Amino acid sequence: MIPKYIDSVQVKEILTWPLVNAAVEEALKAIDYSERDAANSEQSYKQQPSRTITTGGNASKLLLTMPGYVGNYNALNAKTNNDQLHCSSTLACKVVTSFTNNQNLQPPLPNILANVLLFDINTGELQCIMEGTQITAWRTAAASIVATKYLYMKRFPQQFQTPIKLAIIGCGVQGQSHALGMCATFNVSEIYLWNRTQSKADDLALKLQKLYLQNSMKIFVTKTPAEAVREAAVICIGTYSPNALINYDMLKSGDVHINTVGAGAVHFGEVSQDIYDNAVVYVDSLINARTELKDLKANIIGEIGQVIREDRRTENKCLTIYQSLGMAAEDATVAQAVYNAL
Ligand SMILES: NC(=O)C1=CN([C@@H]2O[C@H](COP(=O)(O)OP(=O)(O)OC[C@H]3O[C@@H](n4cnc5c(N)ncnc54)[C@H](O)[C@@H]3O)[C@@H](O)[C@H]2O)C=CC1
Ligand SMILES: O=C([O-])C1=[NH+]CCC1
Repeated sequence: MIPKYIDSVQVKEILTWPLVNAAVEEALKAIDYSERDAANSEQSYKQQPSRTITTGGNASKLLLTMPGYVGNYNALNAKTNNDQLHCSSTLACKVVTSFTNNQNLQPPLPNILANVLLFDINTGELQCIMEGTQITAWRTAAASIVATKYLYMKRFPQQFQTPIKLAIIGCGVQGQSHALGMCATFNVSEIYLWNRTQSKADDLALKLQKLYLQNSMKIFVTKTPAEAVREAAVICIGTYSPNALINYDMLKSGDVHINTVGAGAVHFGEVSQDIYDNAVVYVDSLINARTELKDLKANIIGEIGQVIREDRRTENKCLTIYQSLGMAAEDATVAQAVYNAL
């Protein structure tokens, strides 16, 4: 079989926030293969060994391989355009590079470039190679959306309708997808944007203004990260900064939730130690956390998937962090959803 190549234009046409959020929630929710209960073979499960990270000459050039299988999960059928679910399984491997000088090229290239290989789960044949840069941007934001839903929104009687003040720290690829995904999914009343080079935050503000013209959402571009997070209940941070951009004194008191997705090789550099000291921390994958977060001094409670499965509620007046590393199962369920929709 000659595998199909699915390019970024085709991928982009399929991606919607409901589709990606649902696929990512299934990936997060699936239990680890090693904990699978033989008596309950219906439950969804995943296997995603620790990803490999190869340095391409120096630490600014990384190649990651991310294999993953998700079995017996509920997949949305994008073709029927309704909420019809069907049981699905998927086997994939994302191959992704992080070359941090790409943004300085003329013309610039994204720093993160990815392809997803999707396999036939019956024969092991390679079904397709799918451009995965968009998938990476969307699925990472979707994981933060799911984490915000379970760790923050569930604290309030209005749940997902609760109006939120949102801060975006870093308006690159991740900052943009987080802003767009959060605004498409939640009732965002105010959004505060900060970027090291202000023009990127201005561009994102314009994009949001056009999309939410009819909406009462207020959009602010701030001069400092401190101004951006001062009133924010939900903070999304995705940069390459090895030094903390926000600290505990900058945050409002009471209920605050932070999604931290970035910092490149230093996975947890962008948030200060005093925030971790005061926070309850959840991760996407404990397997990856054991290696990639081994130097993080934080109270890691567990995986977000456990919170979803057990419908656990986070305490009120509490500071939570979703520490995202990115995991193969998310890429697999999103790529499978795209493939099924074509
Ligand atoms: N957790 C996950 O699943 C994923 C994490 N990432 C990580 O997210 C981060 C952002 O990635 P992209 O948005 O694709 O990159 P990008 O290059 O598009 O955006 C990065 C932003 O960070 C800002 N920045 C860079 N260095 C900074 C510094 N020292 N101080 C302040 N701001 C700084 C830049 O101004 C830029 O706007 C990276 O650390 C990347 O490794 C990326 C993909 C998936
Ligand atoms: O999960 C992912 O795809 C990545 N995490 C960091 C760089 C790319």
